[in-house]
Amino acid sequence: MTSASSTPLANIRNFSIIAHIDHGKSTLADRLIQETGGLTAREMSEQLLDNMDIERERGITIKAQTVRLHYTAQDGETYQLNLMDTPGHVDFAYEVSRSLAACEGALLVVDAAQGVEAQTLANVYQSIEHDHEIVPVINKVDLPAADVEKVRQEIEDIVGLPADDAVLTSAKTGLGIADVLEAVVARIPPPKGDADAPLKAMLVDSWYDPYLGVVILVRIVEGTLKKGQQVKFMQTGETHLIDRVGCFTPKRIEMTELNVGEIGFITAQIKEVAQTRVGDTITSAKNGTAAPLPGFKEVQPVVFCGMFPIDAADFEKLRDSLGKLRLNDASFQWEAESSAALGFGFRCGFLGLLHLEIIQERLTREYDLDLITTAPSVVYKVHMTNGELRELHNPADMPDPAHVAHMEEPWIEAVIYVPDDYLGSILKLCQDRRGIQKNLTYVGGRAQITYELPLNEVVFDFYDRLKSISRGYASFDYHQIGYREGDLVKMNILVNAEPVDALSMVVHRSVAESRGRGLCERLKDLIPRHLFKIPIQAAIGGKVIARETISAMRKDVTAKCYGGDISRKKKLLEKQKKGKAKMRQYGNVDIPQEAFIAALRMGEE
Ligand SMILES: Nc1nc2c(ncn2[C@@H]2O[C@H](COP(=O)(O)OP(=O)(O)OP(=O)(O)O)[C@@H](O)[C@H]2O)c(=O)[nH]1
Repeated sequence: MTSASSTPLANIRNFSIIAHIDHGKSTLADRLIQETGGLTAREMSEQLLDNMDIERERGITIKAQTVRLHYTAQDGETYQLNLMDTPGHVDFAYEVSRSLAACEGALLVVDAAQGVEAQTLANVYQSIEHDHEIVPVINKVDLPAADVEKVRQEIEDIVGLPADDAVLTSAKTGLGIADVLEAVVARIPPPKGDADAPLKAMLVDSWYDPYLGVVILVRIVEGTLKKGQQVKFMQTGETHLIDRVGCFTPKRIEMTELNVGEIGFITAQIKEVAQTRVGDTITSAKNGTAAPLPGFKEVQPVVFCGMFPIDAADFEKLRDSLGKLRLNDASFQWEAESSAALGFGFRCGFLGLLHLEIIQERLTREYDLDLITTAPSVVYKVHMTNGELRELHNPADMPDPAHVAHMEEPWIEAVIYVPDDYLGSILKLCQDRRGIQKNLTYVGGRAQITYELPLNEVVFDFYDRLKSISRGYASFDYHQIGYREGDLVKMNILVNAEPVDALSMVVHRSVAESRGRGLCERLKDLIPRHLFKIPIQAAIGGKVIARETISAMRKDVTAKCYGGDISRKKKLLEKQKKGKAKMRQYGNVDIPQEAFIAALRMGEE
């Protein structure tokens, strides 16, 4: 099937789907694939676009997947539709922006019973920024609670898009699916581009495939990309020989070339995803273009933490697992690290907290590793009194304060959309996190707030707090705005007078005491009682700023089984032993694995 490559520009449509979680994005995408004959009903039994367990469980899509559909419209013409799935979380904002840059339009799917939800707005605005033509789709009209007119009004008032000609669908029953396809063809503009210009293709995404090596998703902006062609990646400067060209329908179809305006994949015997940069421009090795596409950004990890195996024997396994994960995720970095108390492990860098949690969960779940993850930290700039400038990725490496002239921390600008009812609590949350309010406006019944915030106040649990305060209605988007000087200090946590390096952190002096107190209180609940009294202290240098005490207790799990049968007793002891394995000893105190991360969740302040 190579005919696809002959589609004229006017018959190509590139689009994505914007939807709030659960409004039916995946179901609709599946229907579009089914309707256009990409797959049989049986092959459809699994939802296709979200293909990782963790993604599905969390309801988020991390890696963009694109499918090509062939649709013969009512005008008798056959169209090539490229449907692009986009990741839906702030940690992956740059990837989203590149996916959007590869499209000319979007379907905005709104649940007919739920109406417009705040989180959708940020995505719609991004799409509008890319000059997209947006087609509103009101889905789930089969539900008894569906109120199409109300939702239509919301789309006009809140989103600000005309909704008279919104397409009404039930992705569940199949109602209106043909109308969606007609609307895509009629309302979303075809791509533009010069077929005769030198090749200019945008690297939209890449992933590792065990059979094909690294697979790269590209959008051809100008020219043609052919199998067998020698190409150059302009950011890395590397040249590669293209050995496969094709698209997904969602089955993998190989072709001989990708033409201007098209989205498809290429392979070029590339071994590691790290050799590819999202947003890079691919051109021909000879007589290529001189000007790369605008908008390229080097993705840098912003959150760092240590990961240590609970069982020291797992170190090599952890190294292997990290290596495997990195094959497919170049935005995540790691290097070996050792800690006095935790032994050998790795210092890892992530795009954000969600990214960290995903990697941590995959290591635990897919690679069966028990890990201790240390407090996440941002990168600080430390100006030494001797004029030297150091980058601090790990609070444990904090130099002696006597030699520090001053420190700088990264700041972000955050835009939050929130319904009026929750505005007060969200403002308080931002104030508590040292935020500086920049702007507050109203769009429909919702407030749009712009805040400048120190990143280190956001990395722990800001997003979780925001969601729980607003019952999921607040949405949050951010970008970094550079470094600013701050009065920062290293806070140590001592358990039974032993410093627990995994819990030491850099904090602003003004919040150190309340953070220290909160942490000690939570640790008190998280660390089981021992046979002796355990003091828990937070200290800056030699000065203790908070203290809690765990009282002594004798715990004998077999006490209940007196006279009982011996095998049951053995079983309990066995169980207790296993529980121990998940503890970490500090001096003579056992700290359970969960305590490390749980203690850092700040909770109510
Ligand atoms: N009644 C009804 N249910 C629908 C319709 N479309 C989707 N659903 C159901 O709504 C739920 C969410 O649909 P999904 O397609 O998974 O939603 P999504 O937006 O992809 O959600 P995420 O993948 O979590 O972002 C599923 O249980 C679907 O079966 C519809 O038209 N009518």
